Amino acid sequence: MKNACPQELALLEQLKAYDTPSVTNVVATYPEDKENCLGLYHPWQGQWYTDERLRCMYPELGRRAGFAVTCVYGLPDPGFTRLSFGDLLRAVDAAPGPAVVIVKQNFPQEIKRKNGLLGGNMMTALRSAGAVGVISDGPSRDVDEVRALGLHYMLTGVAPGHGPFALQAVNVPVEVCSMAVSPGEIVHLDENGAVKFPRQALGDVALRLERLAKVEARRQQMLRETSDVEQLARIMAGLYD
Ligand SMILES: O=C([O-])CC(=O)C(=O)O
Ligand SMILES: [Mg+2]
Repeated sequence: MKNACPQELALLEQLKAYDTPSVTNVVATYPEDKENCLGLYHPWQGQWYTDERLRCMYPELGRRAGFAVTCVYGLPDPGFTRLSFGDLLRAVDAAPGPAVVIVKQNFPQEIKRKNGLLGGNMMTALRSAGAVGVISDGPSRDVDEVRALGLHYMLTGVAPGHGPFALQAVNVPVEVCSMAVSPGEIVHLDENGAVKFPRQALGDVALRLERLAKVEARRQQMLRETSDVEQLARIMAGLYD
């Protein structure tokens, strides 16, 4: 994968000025609005953002955006011992820019629920390799320890222990909490959840975010300035956009 150019890095920085729901708006939420929405996915069927199972452990961290590095963890298999955590670290290091690590937990459900998979050691190593956030469709642990690291920890919950597990795959397409991600896609995340879109769309997303933010700021200013419900209804219907 090609390293991010300075312009792409600047766009990723720019994206931090906007919340994740706004990013979903310009990516695909309103396909009929051709001016502000790119319509990249079918809004309900597209598997392009995370669902209510994903919880943000550190809402105070704000927004992050980066390139997806994916992996799959499961129960140890004596017939497949080739991969180790070092391979995930190498993949994070080889990412085109800041990495959002997507961790699929491929465990039987009863084990998955009590699998405190990631922890302070792993998260410290991932941060040093270049990660700005981790998203997993299962629990993890050491939330107190990881808090100080300043990277997003988005999980379905916490569990204090785990049994043996093994890395099954690195940089393969995965689905976590309804979001299907391929390595190298852009992932934007904050306390509302995460959304993905293709790297080539970075500029288009940034442009529309700026435009939509102006429209919404103006609309909310008008909504604050009147208590006339008919006027409120007209503003909400977009008559003054
Ligand atoms: O046992 C593990 O590998 C997970 C953990 O607690 C850590 O990374 O600190
Ligand atoms: Mg630990």
